[in-house]
Amino acid sequence: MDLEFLHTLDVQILGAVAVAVVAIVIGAVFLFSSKKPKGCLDPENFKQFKLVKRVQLSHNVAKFTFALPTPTSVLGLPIGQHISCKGKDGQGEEVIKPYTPTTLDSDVGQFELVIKMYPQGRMSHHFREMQVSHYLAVKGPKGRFRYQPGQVRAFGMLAGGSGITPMFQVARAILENPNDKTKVHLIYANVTYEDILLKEELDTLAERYSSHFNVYYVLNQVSCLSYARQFYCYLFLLFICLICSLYCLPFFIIETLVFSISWCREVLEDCNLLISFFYDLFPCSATFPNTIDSGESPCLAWLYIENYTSTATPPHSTQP
Ligand SMILES: Cc1cc2nc3c(=O)[nH]c(=O)nc-3n(C[C@H](O)[C@H](O)[C@H](O)COP(=O)(O)OP(=O)(O)OC[C@H]3O[C@@H](n4cnc5c(N)ncnc54)[C@H](O)[C@@H]3O)c2cc1C
Repeated sequence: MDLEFLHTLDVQILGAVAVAVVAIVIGAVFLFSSKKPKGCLDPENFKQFKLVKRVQLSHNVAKFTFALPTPTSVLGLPIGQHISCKGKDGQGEEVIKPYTPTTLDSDVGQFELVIKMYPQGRMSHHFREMQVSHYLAVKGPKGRFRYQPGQVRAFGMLAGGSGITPMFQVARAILENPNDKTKVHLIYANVTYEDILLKEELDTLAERYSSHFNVYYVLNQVSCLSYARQFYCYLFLLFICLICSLYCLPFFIIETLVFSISWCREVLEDCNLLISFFYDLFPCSATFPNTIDSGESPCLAWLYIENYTSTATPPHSTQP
């Protein structure tokens, strides 16, 4: 009787242990799968990250890709914050400058920096010298601003030159989050067309998320090359119209004009130069409702506006 009792007790204990083990395993698996991966940054100490790719985007801008410790590691930078990078200037003196990665934590295993390098810039010297397999010392996260989804109804962003990187980071985080309905209107100013950073990436976002994102490029200098392209496109336009008139096809002139303009639009990269041409002829922002007057003389302050959505609200009437 006693033996039978002990046997029953054993079975009960074993059953309880088995249930406990299964519960622990399930709990651990749940905890592991729901836990956010730990970031690779240290706010107090500089950590070294290996440069694995360097792509020259223009004469003074390059994209640097750094590897994280493992292919599944994340940088762990909150949206809206930046990192401090340490390097050596031309005189060999230590220099520390802030930079904003253009990648998010959804880009695992690596992070990217888009850097504009100035001829006399101290940290620019360090980046100019950096080659694949070199290491960069990075500390962070830094900054007081931290974006929370749904924090505001709409963002009005104003950026110039390399100041686009923090805006790009926040805009990307908003747009790539399907639960975030925040609208983003970005005015991005540069000196020349060639200075525009991340243009392809911004254009892709504007096309993909046209109901939530508008980008307006503002330039104040047109290069000779742009003028030449503009000139030849208008010669072509004139030629088409002339042919139509010669063949007494007034009915088709408008159609041809429309076709030529749309053809020119492609050639002139999304109509930038076309708008600026008209703007030059009729220097009045009222002619083009989606243009913004930079406040300078129309002859000197060239205005380039790209508007990707026909229904877009002009940025000055956007309510933040
Ligand atoms: C939050 C934040 C994020 C940023 N993110 C990015 C980013 O992602 N990408 C990026 O490219 N930049 C970014 N920047 C800018 C970056 O931090 C540096 O300011 C930039 O790279 C220039 O640093 P530098 O040391 O090379 O130039 P500096 O040595 O500071 O010089 C800057 C310019 O001033 C000129 N200059 C310097 N001293 C003098 C002088 N005595 N007289 C006349 N001219 C002088 C230089 O010729 C150069 O053109 C960011 C800045 C901030 C605040």
